[in-house]
Amino acid sequence: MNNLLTIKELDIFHQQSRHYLLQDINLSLTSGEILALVGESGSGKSLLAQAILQMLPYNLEQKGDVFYRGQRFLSNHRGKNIILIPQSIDALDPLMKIGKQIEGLMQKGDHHQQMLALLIRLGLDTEIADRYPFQLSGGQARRVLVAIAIGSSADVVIADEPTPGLDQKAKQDMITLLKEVQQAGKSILLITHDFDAALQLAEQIAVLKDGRILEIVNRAKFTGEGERLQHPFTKKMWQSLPQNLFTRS
Ligand SMILES: Nc1ncnc2c1ncn2[C@@H]1O[C@H](COP(=O)(O)OP(=O)(O)OP(=O)(O)O)[C@@H](O)[C@H]1O
Ligand code: NI
Repeated sequence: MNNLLTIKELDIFHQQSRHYLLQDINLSLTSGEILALVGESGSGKSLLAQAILQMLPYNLEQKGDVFYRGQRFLSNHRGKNIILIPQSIDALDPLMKIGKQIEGLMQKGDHHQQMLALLIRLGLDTEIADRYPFQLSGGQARRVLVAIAIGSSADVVIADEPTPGLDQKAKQDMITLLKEVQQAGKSILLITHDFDAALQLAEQIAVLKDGRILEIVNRAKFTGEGERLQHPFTKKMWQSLPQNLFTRS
C-alpha cells in the first residue's frame, strides 16, 4: 500500500497537568484517497491537524510518530509536501495580495498564468488577485484557501472543517471544490464535524470520540439501519442523519 501520511500512536496532552486531549491516534492516508476524521466540536480535530504539522500551541505536547512517505515528518515538509486548509479564513496573510499568496507555494512554470487559471477554475474573478484578504467575502476567502492548496506542490492536503455553518448550496460548492483538490492528484485528510459531508467525500471514515478513534469504517458499511457498524455511537450518528430519520418509521 502506498502510504503518503501515517500517524502512529499519537497523543496530545497538556504539558503541565498531563491531561490528555487525544490518545492513541492511528491513521494512514493512501495515495489519491480522501480519509475523513469525524468528531464533535471540541473533540480535538484541529489540534490533531496542528500536531501532524508540528504546530501545536506552546502549552500542549505531542507524543508518537508522523510519517510523510515513510520519512519522519519535518517542519520543512510543511506547505511543500503537506498543506493545511485551515479552519479559519484569518489564516490568509492580511498584508499580502491574494495572487501572491497563491503563487507563493507553487513550484514550477509560469506562476502568474497558473495562478490566474486556478482562480478561473475555482469560479473566482481574476480581479481578486490584486486584492487583499479583507476585501474578500468569506466564501471567496475559502476558495482562495483551496486554490493555495491546489496550486501548491503538496500532495497531502489536510482540510480542517471546510464546511463550517455553511448553507446547503455553499456546502455543496465546497464539496465540489474538495473533489477538485482530489482530481488535482492530491490525497485529503478531511477533518470535520459534518458527517454528511464526510460521507459524500471520503472512502474511509474515522470516528473520533472522547479523544480516541472508535472505529475506521468504509463508506460502504453505512447502509440500512447501520447493522454493519460496530460501535453504538457510530450507529447513532448514522441513524441521526436527516435522510435516515425520514425513512425510518
Ligand atoms: N492551547 C490549548 N490549551 C489547552 N486546551 C486547548 C488548547 N487548544 C485547544 N484546547 C482544547 O482542546 C480541545 C480540542 O480543541 P480543538 O480546537 O482541536 O477542537 P475541534 O474538534 O477542532 O473543535 P471544532 O469542531 O469546534 O473546531 C478543546 O476542548 C479545546 O478547548
Ligand atoms: Ni476545529
